[in-house]
Amino acid sequence: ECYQGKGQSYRGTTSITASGKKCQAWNSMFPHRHEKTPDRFPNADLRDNYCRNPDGDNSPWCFTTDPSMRWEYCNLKRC
Ligand SMILES: O=S(=O)(Nc1cnn(C2CCNCC2)c1)c1cc(Cl)ccc1F
Repeated sequence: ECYQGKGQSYRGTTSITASGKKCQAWNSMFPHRHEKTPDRFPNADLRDNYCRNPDGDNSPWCFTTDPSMRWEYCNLKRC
């Protein structure tokens, strides 16, 4: 899978970060409490724990399930 531009329209199902960590679900506050919830960003398709780019960063990312790493870019290439 790849993302176009900055991946703001990426709607794939990759849920692994660049260093191989599992993504935290967007509707979960564990281990990381955060503000990027599906309710607050209804257009960003923050579904399950899929990589997304709801804040206009350079590529899709996610909060990670590793308590020592809040977020990370995902294991995706630019198209
Ligand atoms: O819940 S958060 O989105 N957490 C957070 C921390 N860093 N990031 C990065 C995610 C990738 N893009 C750059 C910010 C997101 C968040 C955002 C803001 Cl503006 C302030 C506090 C906060 F808790």
